Amino acid sequence: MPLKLNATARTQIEALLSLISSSTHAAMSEYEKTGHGIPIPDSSESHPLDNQAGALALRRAIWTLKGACERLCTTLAQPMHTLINRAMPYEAPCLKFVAEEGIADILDITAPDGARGMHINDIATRMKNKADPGKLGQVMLLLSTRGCFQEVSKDVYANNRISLPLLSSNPISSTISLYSGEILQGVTMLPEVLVHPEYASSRTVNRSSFSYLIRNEMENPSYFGWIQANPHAGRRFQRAMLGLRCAVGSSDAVVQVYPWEQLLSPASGKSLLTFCDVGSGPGAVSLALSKSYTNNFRVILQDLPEPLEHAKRLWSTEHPGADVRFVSMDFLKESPMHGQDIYYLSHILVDWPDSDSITILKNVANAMNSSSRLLLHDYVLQHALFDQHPIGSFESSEMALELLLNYGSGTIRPAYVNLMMLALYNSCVRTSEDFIALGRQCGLTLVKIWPLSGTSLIEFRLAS
Ligand SMILES: C[S@@+](CC[C@H](N)C(=O)[O-])C[C@H]1O[C@@H](n2cnc3c(N)ncnc32)[C@H](O)[C@@H]1O
Repeated sequence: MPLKLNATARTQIEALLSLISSSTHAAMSEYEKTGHGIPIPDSSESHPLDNQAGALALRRAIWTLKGACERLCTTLAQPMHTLINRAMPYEAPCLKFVAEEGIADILDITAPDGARGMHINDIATRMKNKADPGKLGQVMLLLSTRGCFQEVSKDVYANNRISLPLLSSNPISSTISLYSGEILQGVTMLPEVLVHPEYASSRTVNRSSFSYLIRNEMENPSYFGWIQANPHAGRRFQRAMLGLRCAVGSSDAVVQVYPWEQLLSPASGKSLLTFCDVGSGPGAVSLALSKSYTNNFRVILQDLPEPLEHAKRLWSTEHPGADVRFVSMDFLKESPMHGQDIYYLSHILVDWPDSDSITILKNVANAMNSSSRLLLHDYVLQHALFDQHPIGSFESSEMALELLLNYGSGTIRPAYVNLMMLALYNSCVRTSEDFIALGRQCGLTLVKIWPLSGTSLIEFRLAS
């Protein structure tokens, strides 16, 4: 290679190393700020920051760290090894197995002699559904090699900080089980469905990869139809959403970032905001807002009847005095309650192809008045480019030289979700330009994109 190009390569590698160093120090300092120090690799306890949904500064540092580490490794490793490892995503089925069989719960039981860890024979004996200890050991070996569970001595495993969210008491265990279960099965069908004569060019929900998977189980198959017909899967989906909102820190981020105080200031003349959560599920973000502004938020949760039953139970234990109503609706067929100050749609449009999204948005727009605000809470897709700055939520201009625009693997989740949405609903994660175009077709005009951490709030008003 000519000397000049080699020098450029070296400069880029040095730049990545320096990003790794600075982001590592930034992350360590976030841990130290808590007064509980930096977690050690095989800690058996959670760090207080582990369950803090906000932790925005830590998450930003980790995006950079992961993006830079991955870019450095793929640059210096032999490509064939990078690809072979990527073709073996076997961790997900192992996670599904341990989440559903309650292995973290079994390991949480303290041994009578106080010893740390449990032999795979003992774990197998305590399982509700009996498994072969040797096979269980193969699963545990892969997971512990990737840092989830610790192999404390040969075939003896203990929980560690990474495995603790798998405890059944944590709703994230439902998210893990959902993602590594039927969703993964749907994604696995993609290679077949993407070239299937009846499915390849369709963008309707009942011609998705998941619909193909269940095509012999129901007429007009769709993922939402399937979870309605399978109450166990439906309940797990709602709990998984709770876990997900907690993991992505949506609630804290929405409470902290959007200017609620300003909307409720004396200058605004308003002391009460009416807030309609459309397709609310459990309404995790509404719950956080209602708790933060108990006397200033009048909430309406709107969803299909079954999820609202789940939401009622959650709200009655979490916030018994809340000013909240539960009103069932089908957002494909009807408008939500009219004349509310805020319409909030969290992770709704991402589930639907454009034609259905337009129906949903038009139904919401019909309910809005001239002062209503529509907040779409979704991922905003960034392309893996170096040189284009999309409108709104680009937070990394200083890194554009060293990392891809979307932080590469640092923020891989929107790209994963993009695939997941394709597999489940034939839909996609949208770019800011896509949102603007969608709004325009429904008489809505973009006001602002509020970047949260990982997701964004996309604010619209009725076009004048
Ligand atoms: C991905 S979940 C998002 C839930 C919640 N907004 C959140 O962010 O956690 C999608 C929600 O849309 C609801 N949904 C699906 N089809 C619907 C329909 N036709 N009318 C109303 N709600 C629907 C589901 O029941 C589910 O609660």
